[in-house]
Amino acid sequence: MKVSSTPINDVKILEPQVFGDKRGYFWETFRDDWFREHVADVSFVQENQSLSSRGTLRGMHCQTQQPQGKLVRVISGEVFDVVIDLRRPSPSFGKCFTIQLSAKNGLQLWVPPGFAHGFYVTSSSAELVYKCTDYYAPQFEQSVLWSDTDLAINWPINDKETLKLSEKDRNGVMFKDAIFF
Ligand SMILES: Cc1cn([C@H]2C[C@H](O)[C@@H](COP(=O)(O)OP(=O)(O)O[C@H]3O[C@@H](C)C(=O)[C@@H](O)[C@H]3O)O2)c(=O)[nH]c1=O
Repeated sequence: MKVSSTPINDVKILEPQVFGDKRGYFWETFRDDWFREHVADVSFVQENQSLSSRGTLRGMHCQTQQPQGKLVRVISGEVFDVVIDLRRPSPSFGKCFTIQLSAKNGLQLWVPPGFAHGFYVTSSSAELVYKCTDYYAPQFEQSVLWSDTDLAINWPINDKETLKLSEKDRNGVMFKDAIFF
């Protein structure tokens, strides 16, 4: 596995080492010792999987208490993945980072606690798997409005009519009114 930095402090991209042969491929998707040494010294306590159809946007989510660090990867299809730094003392506070994650490129994104995270599906469907450093706590959920112009996220959306959003995400909080870390 190879790790690279991003313009946002502590957000990291992990690139797998793939062993291909006539049977197919093999790669290690996670190693606790390597992750602690090269990425972040954290423990993961929950893993999630979601399937989303084309045009789905989920985000921008965080938990204001029990904040979750997330290690995100795509196991089928492709998404435009976005994180926002909500850590007030951070030099990159309020800044976004975007990346294409796909089953094909095998990239994983490390999103530390204190970030809002979301994605938009750019293939016919996409399945995400992500590990979290804290448990789901719906009472602390916050959805920052994906389309808030303060965030200036350049979503690759062609047709707003076909956008699939949850009620919670349609009514997300504006960035200026959000709870920060
Ligand atoms: C996130 C989550 C949801 N659920 C349930 C609640 C609800 O009935 C159903 C769907 O929940 P949501 O609509 O919140 O799912 P979703 O919009 O996919 O939420 C996820 O979005 C991405 C962008 C993230 O970063 C995640 O942390 C998480 O917030 O699943 C759990 O049981 N455990 C969980 O950890």
